[in-house]
Amino acid sequence: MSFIQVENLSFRYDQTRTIIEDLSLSLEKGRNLGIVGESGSGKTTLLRLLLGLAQPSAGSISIDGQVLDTKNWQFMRDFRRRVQAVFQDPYSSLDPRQAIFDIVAEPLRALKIDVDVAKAVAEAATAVGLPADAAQRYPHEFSGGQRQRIAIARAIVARPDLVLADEVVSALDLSTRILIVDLLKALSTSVTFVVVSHDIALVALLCPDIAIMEKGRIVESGPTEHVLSNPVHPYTRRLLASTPRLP
Ligand SMILES: Nc1ncnc2c1ncn2[C@@H]1O[C@H](COP(=O)(O)OP(=O)(O)OP(=O)(O)O)[C@@H](O)[C@H]1O
Repeated sequence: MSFIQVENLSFRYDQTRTIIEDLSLSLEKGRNLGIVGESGSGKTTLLRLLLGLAQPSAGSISIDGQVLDTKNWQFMRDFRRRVQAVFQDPYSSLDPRQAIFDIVAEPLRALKIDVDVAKAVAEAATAVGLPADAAQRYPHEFSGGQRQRIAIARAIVARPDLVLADEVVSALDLSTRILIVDLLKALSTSVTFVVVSHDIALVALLCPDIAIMEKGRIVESGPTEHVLSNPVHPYTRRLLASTPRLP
């Protein structure tokens, strides 16, 4: 039994166009998965489905063999603790009126997790390398890279099994990107990431497995090293050809 099992998943916003089409994948704990594809291929929609924020038109998503059921309140409470997310824009994803402590503590409070909140927030802040005095400050006092660290601290504070990371470095400059990639790599020892990106190089650094998406389907998947050194699908070849430099 896989940790996450996606079976024959389809999704459409309206009747005219299918955004995710008969998509299946599996994910094991401890093996980051990179999902790569051009703009509009359905990556963010797939993450929304994996988070339970959208309902599949067909197919299912299971976690440890239990089907994701957004109507089951008890199941969803546990699911939300286990599966967290970080999004692209470190500016809009943090509430400017909240101090960093409250931002990072939010999942613990929302999910009523019975822990020492101050201790958990301090541990998460340390794990992502935030300065010791960060907790009482506000988002506008931080750079883009530091804000992304805050968003990552919020995602890991409830000690999830899985963090879905949607284009988390694309809004950052190159040197900050490298620092955040290093951070995600370091955190990968205790949490599994699904990394959605246009950037094959980023995925190659972080993810032992890769899935290539085109038009709502996975057209190629497997161990990253293998897929990138022997791309079979023409779309994967095109993506690789349009990537200027690989590590
Ligand atoms: N709320 C919505 N209503 C209707 N169509 C939508 C909606 N959100 C996204 N789409 C469409 O679904 C398709 C897939 O979008 P999605 O954001 O999942 O792609 P993506 O691969 O993440 O793209 P990007 O890399 O640009 O973020 C796109 O054609 C988009 O226009």
